Parts: sequence; C-alpha cells; structure tokens
Amino acid sequence: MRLFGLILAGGEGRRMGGTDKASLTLGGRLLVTWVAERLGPQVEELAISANGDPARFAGLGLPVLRDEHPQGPLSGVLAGLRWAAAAGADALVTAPVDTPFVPGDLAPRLWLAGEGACAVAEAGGRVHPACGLWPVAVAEDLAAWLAAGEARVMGFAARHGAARAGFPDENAFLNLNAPEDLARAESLLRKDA
Ligand SMILES: Nc1nc2c(ncn2[C@@H]2O[C@H](COP(=O)(O)OP(=O)(O)OP(=O)(O)O)[C@@H](O)[C@H]2O)c(=O)[nH]1
Ligand SMILES: [Mg+2]
Repeated sequence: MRLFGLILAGGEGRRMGGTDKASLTLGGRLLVTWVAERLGPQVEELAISANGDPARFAGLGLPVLRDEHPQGPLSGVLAGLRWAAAAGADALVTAPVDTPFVPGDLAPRLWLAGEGACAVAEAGGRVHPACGLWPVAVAEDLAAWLAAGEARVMGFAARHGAARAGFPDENAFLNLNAPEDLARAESLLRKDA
C-alpha cells in the first residue's frame, strides 16, 4: 500500500483576518511545519496544496500543488489525487494546515477503518472530513463532482460511503479558524509543557 500525504493550505483564512494560515506560528513554529512534522512520517511522499506564490514554502522542500479551480478544500484533494496517481500511489491522506495537533497515527487508522476505501476521522462525536483518506481511484469522480458545482468535503465523503476512524483525543483535531482558536492552542501547549 502506497500512501501519499497532502497538507491542505489553499484557503484564504478570512476568519483569521485574511492571513495565510500556513504562515502563522504556534509555539514559535509555523503551522505548516507542525502538520508536516506529524503527517510526513506517516506517508511515502508529502505535498502542500496551496495557491499564490509557492516560494513562501521553499524552506520546507515539499512540492506545492495549485488548485486548477479553487473551490474549497476538495479542489486541493483533486490536485493531490492527480499528483499521487501519477507517482503510482494507491491513496492520499489529507490534513488541513490549521490542525497542528493532527494525530501521529492518522494514516494507519484511516487505512484500517476504510480497508483502503474512503475514510474520515472522528473524535468526540464530531467528524473531521478534511482529515481523510482518498483512494486515487476516486479522482475522476471528484473532478465531475466539482465540475457540477459541489464543494462540501462531507458530501463527497458520504457519496463514497466513507468509513469513520475514531480517535480518542478531540484536541488532536483543534481547528484554528479564528484568532481565539490560536490562543486556545497556545494555552494547550503551555498546559502540556
Ligand atoms: N486547496 C485548497 N484548499 C482550501 C481551499 N479553501 C480552503 N482550503 C483549505 O481547507 C482547510 C479548511 O478550510 P478553512 O478552515 O475554511 O480555511 P480557510 O478557507 O483558509 O479559512 P476561512 O477563509 O476563514 O474559511 C484549510 O486548511 C484551508 O487551507 C481551496 O479553495 N483550495
Ligand atoms: Mg474556508
């Protein structure tokens, strides 16, 4: 089984005041670095899904994949699936750049839950579909789904009967959408220290 990984960082961060969330720091480290360090060891190859100037990620040494048509996170998933398929991977594991505490066993648990088919993460009764596993075989169906104007990750997961992989720690999926979420993540870090 060849699993590739993708950090979703193609959003505009409007709730964060229009900041590129990848460039925010938590505990003195870039958010994109947090996610790269957690997801990278779980996959064979890792890339970043982002629009705008790719030079801002040069320090990470990872491929940067642009959306063909930015239409939400699924546009990034499609670019990632095409990249993974071209390199002979079986599936892509995605995690958003604003989820710094993403579990170190995300990929294997998603893989086990879905037995290689689509799977999404769940913790504390909430589903986190941007933390998901997508077989390369769904790429063209995703392209058609996006072309039909659909954009919801949860909707696409449901369309493929995605399995749910349960995780014990809700904080692992803490999503930094607004400045107060970043403050909460900083306070969790201080508690752990
Ligand atoms: N490739 C790609 N990723 C996206 C797109 N829109 C959102 N994302 C990513 O999907 C994840 C979840 O999106 P949000 O939490 O809404 O982030 P966002 O869109 O940057 O923030 P808001 O503008 O406040 O909604 C984040 O990691 C985003 O970077 C897009 O059009 N293309
Ligand atoms: Mg958004």
